[in-house]
Amino acid sequence: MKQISHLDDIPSTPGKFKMDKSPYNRLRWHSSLAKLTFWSFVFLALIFIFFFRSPSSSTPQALSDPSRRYLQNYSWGGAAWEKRVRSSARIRSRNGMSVLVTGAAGFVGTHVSAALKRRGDGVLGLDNFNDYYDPSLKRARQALLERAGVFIVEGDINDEALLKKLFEVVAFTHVMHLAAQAGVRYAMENPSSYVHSNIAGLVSLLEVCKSANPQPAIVWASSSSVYGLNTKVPFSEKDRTDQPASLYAATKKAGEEIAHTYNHIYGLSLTGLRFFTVYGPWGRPDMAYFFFTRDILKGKTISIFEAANHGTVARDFTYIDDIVRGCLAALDTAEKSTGSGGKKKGPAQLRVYNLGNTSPVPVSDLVSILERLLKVKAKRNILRLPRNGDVQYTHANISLAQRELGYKPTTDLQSGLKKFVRWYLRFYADGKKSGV
Ligand SMILES: O=C(O)[C@H]1O[C@H](OP(=O)(O)OP(=O)(O)OC[C@H]2O[C@@H](n3ccc(=O)[nH]c3=O)[C@H](O)[C@@H]2O)[C@H](O)[C@@H](O)[C@@H]1O
Repeated sequence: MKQISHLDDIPSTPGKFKMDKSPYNRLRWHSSLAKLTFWSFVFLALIFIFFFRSPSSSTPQALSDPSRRYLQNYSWGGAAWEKRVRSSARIRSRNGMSVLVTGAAGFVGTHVSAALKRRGDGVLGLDNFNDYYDPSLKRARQALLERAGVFIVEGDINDEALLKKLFEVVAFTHVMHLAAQAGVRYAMENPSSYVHSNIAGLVSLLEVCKSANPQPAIVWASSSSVYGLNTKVPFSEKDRTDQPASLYAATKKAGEEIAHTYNHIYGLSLTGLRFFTVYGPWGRPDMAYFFFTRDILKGKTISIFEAANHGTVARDFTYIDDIVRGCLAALDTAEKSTGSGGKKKGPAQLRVYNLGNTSPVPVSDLVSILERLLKVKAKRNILRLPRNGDVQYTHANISLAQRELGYKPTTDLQSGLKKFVRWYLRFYADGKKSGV
């Protein structure tokens, strides 16, 4: 049956419309016109509401969504800002590169940015300074980079307009993509933040990179956690990575697949680095070695995980300087992307490497080393490894990185923690900073 509606009176061909003269029909026509006007207003109002509540605005609703809480309106742009961007990214050595480092106020990001700048590469940082852990530590890292001549733009990798602007101002040769939602256990508390940064953010970055002309080569942080529940050790790049134990691991694995797609379709040169529990000065307070140090000094009990039947939980702890050398080697050996303006011109490089230390240490031994360095006995509470994303054991096979990147870790856990503890005691010495 045909539905009667006020729209039935509107001709499809306006010129052919004949006005019906009867007063009854005129009334119907007027009321239809009024309804049409009314619904047009409703429609326009909906469009208005939609645009003013879009993710790029910092409305209370957008900010109350945990996955969106960092999509604030960062202020960027303007002549002075562009000048700072250009100057920070300027290459100062022969054959140097200009690198956009995302997550530059993060642990690895700060170290990599400083190392690149030291050797004369142009470096521009990008960071959203979120509050996953104490933002004042990120600000302190920012101040450190500022002194080295590295400017960190405040913004989110999901902000494509900002990313496009950065590529308009600087023709980056490389992107070192380290911005991510890290941490294995936090994924159960705030799952959407992992999707926001590690998946949506990665796609947003790759979208801009694929359209850039020239396209940059991209090196990015994957994770040892992609090996998930594998029991065959050491972990090799050839091993399966289809049984992640945490959402964090799943988003990093998804990132590797997304990298494959962008390499395949657009000719982007992509290198994923699977980091193994990176530690050191300026580290992340959410990691065990860091908060164990803080809690041991405060006399607080620490929880040390063990597997079933008193099984050892161990990590292939890798010192930050070794990781930085691996990152720089990955950038140095990255071939150019082959596409331009969003079109692939030929096959491009696609790589994945383990960057580990190749000598796993039980977590209880890590605590013993900290006790010796801090000269304080830890209050240990042995707990069964919770099922919240942690795996029992990690151990990297690094022969591929050794062969192709010349990667060779040189710092054992004892020497690395010594440097960390020295930094920690100095950094938190004034008692004002909490180390949280
Ligand atoms: O290798 C990696 O890719 C990952 O390394 C770390 O993850 P994880 O190795 O779990 O590092 P921590 O959270 O510092 O834990 C280290 C060890 O301490 C154990 N642990 C942790 C917390 C705790 O209270 N007690 C405890 O015994 C964990 O089970 C683990 O064996 C990082 O946090 C991840 O962001 C990174 O991606």
